Amino acid sequence: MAQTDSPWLPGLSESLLPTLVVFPRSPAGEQEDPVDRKETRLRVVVRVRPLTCLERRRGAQRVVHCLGDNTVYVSAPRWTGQSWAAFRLSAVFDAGTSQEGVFEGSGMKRLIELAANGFSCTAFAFGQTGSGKTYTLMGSLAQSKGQPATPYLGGLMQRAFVCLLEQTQPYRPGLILSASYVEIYNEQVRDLLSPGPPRPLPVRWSKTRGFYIENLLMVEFGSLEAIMDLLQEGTAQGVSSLAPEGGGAPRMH
Ligand SMILES: Nc1ncnc2c1ncn2[C@@H]1O[C@H](COP(=O)(O)OP(=O)(O)OP(=O)(O)O)[C@@H](O)[C@H]1O
Repeated sequence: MAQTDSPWLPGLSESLLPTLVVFPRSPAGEQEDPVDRKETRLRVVVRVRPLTCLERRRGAQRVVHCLGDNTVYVSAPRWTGQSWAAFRLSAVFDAGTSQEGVFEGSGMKRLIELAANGFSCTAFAFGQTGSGKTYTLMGSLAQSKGQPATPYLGGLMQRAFVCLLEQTQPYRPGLILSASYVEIYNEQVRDLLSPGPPRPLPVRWSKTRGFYIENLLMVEFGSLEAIMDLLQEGTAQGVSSLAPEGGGAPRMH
């Protein structure tokens, strides 16, 4: 929502990023999370990014405010007829929050802990083009292809890898870690780690596996360097990063 008005919130000139959704699910599919039964299975957090230089030059005004109470206040949304609207979330990060702050406060550590204990977990970023999904997930990686990422700018993915490797260290080499990297673009699923140009793969369903992507390459890794290389490699293969801006349409990573 950087340069155009939001189709949902006309006039909104500061970005909202509902970032993380956490779905811990037991391997058996039925059990509750044994670690903390009071914990909700779904966390939705918003990160508000700072106005860009271009937005400032254009005289854009802040319309999204964070007061530290896990609520975002949107001023003067014309569609409500009120002077502001409030939205309560699991966590809210204002424009000054660091990458580390988002990692610490979003529940990602807990998610990794659950994943290391065998739960199926998901984290995804959703938001309009330019709202900060890539920055939040990958930090400086996407902005400096071919160069090492600045550690303090590292996004949730890099931080999650570090955390996962630390947590699983005592169980290796017996425990094997593997990764896949796919892109869903124009309703096609593409494997970003398979050699050659990414080709569409079919999504199937079976009673035993549920939904899965057929012939998806899984690559084993044992170190931070190895998984970072895979991330870099896959990101370079992605076509969505080369696509023109989506005219303000919401996207997901
Ligand atoms: N929290 C932040 N602090 C500073 N700059 C940010 C922040 N979030 C995003 N930006 C900057 O805003 C711009 C847009 O961010 P980004 O590319 O991550 O958006 P996006 O949601 O991934 O967009 P798209 O859907 O088009 O890929 C980038 O220049 C990025 O560096």
